[in-house]
Amino acid sequence: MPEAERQTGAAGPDGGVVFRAAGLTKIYETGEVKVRALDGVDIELFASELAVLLGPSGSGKSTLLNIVGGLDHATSGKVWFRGQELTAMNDRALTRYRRANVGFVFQFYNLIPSLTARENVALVTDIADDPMTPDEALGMVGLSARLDHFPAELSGGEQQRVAIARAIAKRPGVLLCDEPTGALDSKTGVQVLEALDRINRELGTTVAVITHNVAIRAMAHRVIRFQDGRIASVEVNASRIRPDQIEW
Ligand SMILES: Nc1ncnc2c1ncn2[C@@H]1O[C@H](COP(=O)(O)OP(=O)(O)OP(=O)(O)O)[C@@H](O)[C@H]1O
Repeated sequence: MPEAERQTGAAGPDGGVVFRAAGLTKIYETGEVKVRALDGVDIELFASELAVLLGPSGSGKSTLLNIVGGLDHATSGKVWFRGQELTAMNDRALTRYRRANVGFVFQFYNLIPSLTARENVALVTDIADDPMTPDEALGMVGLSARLDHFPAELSGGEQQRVAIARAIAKRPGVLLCDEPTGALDSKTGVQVLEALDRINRELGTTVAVITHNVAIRAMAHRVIRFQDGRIASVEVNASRIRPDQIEW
């Protein structure tokens, strides 16, 4: 990003660097076949920004999110989280990093069917250092009236919002979302986007959202496009639209 944009905070309300990747490369080897999933990626993510990651299937978006989230190791190159080098950490240290700092949201909600919304969130709040209460976290995502519902009694969008409440209840610095609206229609998807937007604005959480839905780019501070394991472009949105103005 040009220095001038960083100084004006155009990337987000804060502008401090949360993640920095330099020459990040990931090669998957399956038998004889080598896939260069990331090919020398240099990118920064900033404090309090909402970044949307776009790009064709197989372009490396999930691989990047998994490495910055401490779920996977890079083949070469480096990644720092607030100055701590993640690529130098062993699995134990990465697990500690992840527990303390990262919330994940995936396309499928992975809720425990036999537990209510509140109990699903409590699984995390019971083991975190300074968590919100489950009721607070579910309130943030607009589910105060659904605390005692089981997943089967909730719509897809509501289940995804329970998953988001579970991810943010430990107050992570970053929330990494891989296709969070991929299984949802426009109306319920917008409610999920509203929850992510509110978390970004009110808690200052850095939010990265992978999507195939280009309409979502308009709510981001920045749009990062992937192509063939590289960053093809980074665009700063001069103005952003609210999630309820997005349709697909
Ligand atoms: N565990 C793995 N083993 C082998 N190859 C993998 C593995 N994970 C990803 N890949 C390959 O790495 C490349 C990048 O995959 P990645 O999932 O990061 O892409 P993506 O942009 O997130 O795609 P999509 O939008 O379809 O989720 C693809 O060619 C994929 O097949």
